[in-house]
Amino acid sequence: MTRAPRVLGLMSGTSADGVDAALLELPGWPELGTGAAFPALTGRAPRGRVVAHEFTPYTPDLRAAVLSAMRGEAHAADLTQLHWWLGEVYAQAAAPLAADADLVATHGQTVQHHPRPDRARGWARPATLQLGEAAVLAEATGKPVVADFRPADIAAGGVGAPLVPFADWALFSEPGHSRVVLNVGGIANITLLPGTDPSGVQAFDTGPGNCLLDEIAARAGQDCDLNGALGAAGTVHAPTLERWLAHPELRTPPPKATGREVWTLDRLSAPDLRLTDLPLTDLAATATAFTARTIADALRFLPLPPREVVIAGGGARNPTLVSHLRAALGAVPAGPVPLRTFADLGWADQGFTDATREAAAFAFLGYARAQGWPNTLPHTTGARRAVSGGKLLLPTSGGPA
Ligand SMILES: Nc1ncnc2c1ncn2[C@@H]1O[C@H](COP(=O)(O)OP(=O)(O)OP(=O)(O)O)[C@@H](O)[C@H]1O
Ligand SMILES: CC(=O)N[C@H]1[C@@H]2OC[C@@H](O2)[C@@H](O)[C@@H]1O[C@H](C)C(=O)O
Repeated sequence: MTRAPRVLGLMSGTSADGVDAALLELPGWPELGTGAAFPALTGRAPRGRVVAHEFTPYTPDLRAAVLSAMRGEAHAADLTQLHWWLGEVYAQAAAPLAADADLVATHGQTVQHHPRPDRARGWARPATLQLGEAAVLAEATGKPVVADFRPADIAAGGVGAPLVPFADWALFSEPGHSRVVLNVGGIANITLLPGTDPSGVQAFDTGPGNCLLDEIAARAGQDCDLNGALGAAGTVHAPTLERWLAHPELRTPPPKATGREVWTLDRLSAPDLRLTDLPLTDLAATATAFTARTIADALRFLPLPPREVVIAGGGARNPTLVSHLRAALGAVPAGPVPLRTFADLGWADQGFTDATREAAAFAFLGYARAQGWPNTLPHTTGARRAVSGGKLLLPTSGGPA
């Protein structure tokens, strides 16, 4: 009997907190390199299992360098250093799990993402940059590596994000089940899976995830609002909440992708209200309520209300945010929508948790790339066509020594 394909996925998201490594096993999926076509999706979700997971946190100096690059402060030499530094960190993160993998897929670290030209800033063309030199990972693991997934979709006219929905569809869709899978990372994004028909999948970024809360927590000397303590201790400042909810980006229909540079206290400030005048806990409570509302309000862009929302991402570990979200989903005009976890659905038993879902998704996207299959849903990104995103590095074999 042949062994099921095994792919190691590495994800380092916009929170810039570290690297999740997830080893995804794909029983029933075609072996790599056989030239098989994409199979019909049958059976129950999830169609795969995560057999191992490791989280490698960024050191404070690496996190500071990434955040500085995101703010656009890094020069070419700094970016070059950071690119290779991240390559080393990915190689370290992959080391404990790579031996068991047929392939390694790495998202890289997004430091800039401008999927549409912005002439006011002098940017005449779309551009995106994910750092982390894949050759370092290929050399360290000796495995084929897929990296840099977003440019192919952007080159085909798409916004290059979110990409995880293709994997959500392949791994988690079920006939007759209409569900939304929600990711609350630095940014929040949703995938509507109305069943197994890919043309019905809708997906887009809803706005901030944890990024505003992280910024507020940093003022208290913390990396994040750990377990929602700051938000739970404060009172929502209603005028600020209403003002933030009027942000034009929230009214823009999908396809849309956003970035943490949009959701900063600085950009949300108004001349007549200095946010620094609010107690930090009230600011955290307001940002928590705002984040929850932007997610619940985004459901109005979907063609049908989902039967449930399944939460993943680091925000699932913030109970204050989760309770605001439950309340906001309970007040959706089309009818209350229950919030569930991967554990509620039994998917955690197969290794899918709020920490592994994105790394496992990139493992699947890398697997699809290596098979030569399209791995995007162009109607969700606005691209002209489906592409097979990701750059494939093959191990050296044969030829002159
Ligand atoms: N116990 C916790 N309490 C509060 N917040 C938490 C907790 N654990 C994680 N978080 C938040 O989750 C964030 C990390 O989430 P995650 O790893 O899903 O984000 P990401 O993948 O970097 O982002 P994105 O999906 O936007 O690319 C942390 O930066 C923090 O803000
Ligand atoms: C450009 C970029 O890195 N975007 C991320 C970010 O983090 C969440 C949201 O914004 C999403 O659009 C995307 O990541 C996920 C993994 C995706 O592509 O599905």
